[in-house]
Amino acid sequence: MRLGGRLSGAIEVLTDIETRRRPVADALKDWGLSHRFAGSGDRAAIGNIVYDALRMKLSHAFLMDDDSPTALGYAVLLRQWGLSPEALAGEVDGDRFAPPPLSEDRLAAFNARTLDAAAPHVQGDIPGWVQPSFEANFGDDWLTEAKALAGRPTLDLRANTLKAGRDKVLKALERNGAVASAIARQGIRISAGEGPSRLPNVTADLAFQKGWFEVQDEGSQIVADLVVPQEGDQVLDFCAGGGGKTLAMAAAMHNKGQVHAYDTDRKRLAPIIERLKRAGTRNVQVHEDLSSLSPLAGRFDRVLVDAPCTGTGTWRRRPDTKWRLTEKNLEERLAQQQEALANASAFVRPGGTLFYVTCSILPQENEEQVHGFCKANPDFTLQPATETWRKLFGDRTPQPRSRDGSTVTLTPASTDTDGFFFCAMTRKA
Ligand SMILES: C[S@@+](CC[C@H](N)C(=O)[O-])C[C@H]1O[C@@H](n2cnc3c(N)ncnc32)[C@H](O)[C@@H]1O
Repeated sequence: MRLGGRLSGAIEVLTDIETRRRPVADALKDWGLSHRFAGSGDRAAIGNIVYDALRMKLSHAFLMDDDSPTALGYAVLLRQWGLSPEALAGEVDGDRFAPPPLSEDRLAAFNARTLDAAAPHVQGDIPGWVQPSFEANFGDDWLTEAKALAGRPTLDLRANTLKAGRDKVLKALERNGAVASAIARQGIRISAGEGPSRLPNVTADLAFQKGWFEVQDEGSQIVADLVVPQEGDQVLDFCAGGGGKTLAMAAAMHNKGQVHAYDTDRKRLAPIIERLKRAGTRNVQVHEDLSSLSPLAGRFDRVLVDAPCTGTGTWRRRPDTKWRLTEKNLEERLAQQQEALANASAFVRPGGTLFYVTCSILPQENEEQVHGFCKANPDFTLQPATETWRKLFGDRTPQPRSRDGSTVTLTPASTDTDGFFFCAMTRKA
């Protein structure tokens, strides 16, 4: 397919997402099934146009004076893929699979408009109602942070030291341009690529099948590192989900001690079994029911609450969720976070530590939650997270954001990772 055909495909998918409110992955999959002639390169290019369009939906629509899927698709090629209007006209000219060329009106708007005239949240490509939270969290830097969340994410991996050291994995993935991550101790990074370029399917690699590495954003690896689990510890991963952080902590403990993985949602927890096997993990117990954990109340050295959240820190990867998020969703998450924190805290032994993590950057879900929790539970005290960071990663790595040193917030703009919040609260001995 030429670029015009790929653009048409992307416009069809964007229309499907908008009219039927479908998740991006489902809409792309369906398009692929009904266009079997499209090769993997075509699908990747179409996926890239769709995701790029959703990342910068508001600013694209403003500059084109049009929020239709066609305008968004063209804006991607002009603003994110670096094609000039002339080059783009040349690409679609004579291609019978291309969409209609950009109209005179759209082109005139694009040439005449600049983002300085747009509302600030449009410049930052975030929902307007979220802007006050960004301002509260990041002050004058909020727009820089918002814009960085509209970029393309890298592909991050974690070397599984139970099976292979980072150097060995780097060697195995050399042809993919894999390099060591800047912060996470076992992290490996493959660049996001530009335009139509395709990310390698690393899970098809033999090294993955052998359990040498996991796919995990560097931010997620870093917060698991910050728990600093020790060999012999009793650790509870209270919101274990598919086990991303369980696996990282179990490896950091060299298969010694115990990690107990629990989640209220059995479906989310299910893949953990296969992943644990592949990773060669022998120190993890999986719990589907809170009742099986009850006898261990007050016994854990470290309890991690990787809380359900709005996922605002992952907007680069899931840009459609940025536009679907509502204030009601936020309210629901806040209640779930309080419940998870309250339930999990009962498992921390005196002198042990409760860790609270989200992949959100909204202060309501982060600082406000832990300050509320510590106020209501005075036997828990916040520990200086920036100190732990420095001890673990040093001063020369990119530094996260922190208001007062007691908590840290990772962001694409500060640490070049997904957005994550982390803090540790120690229970009185
Ligand atoms: C951010 S996800 C966890 C991701 C996982 N830790 C990882 O690294 O792959 C949050 C999880 O919390 C679970 N959850 C929500 N409320 C909970 C509660 N009250 N107790 C335990 N788990 C809960 C959800 O089912 C969801 O899987």
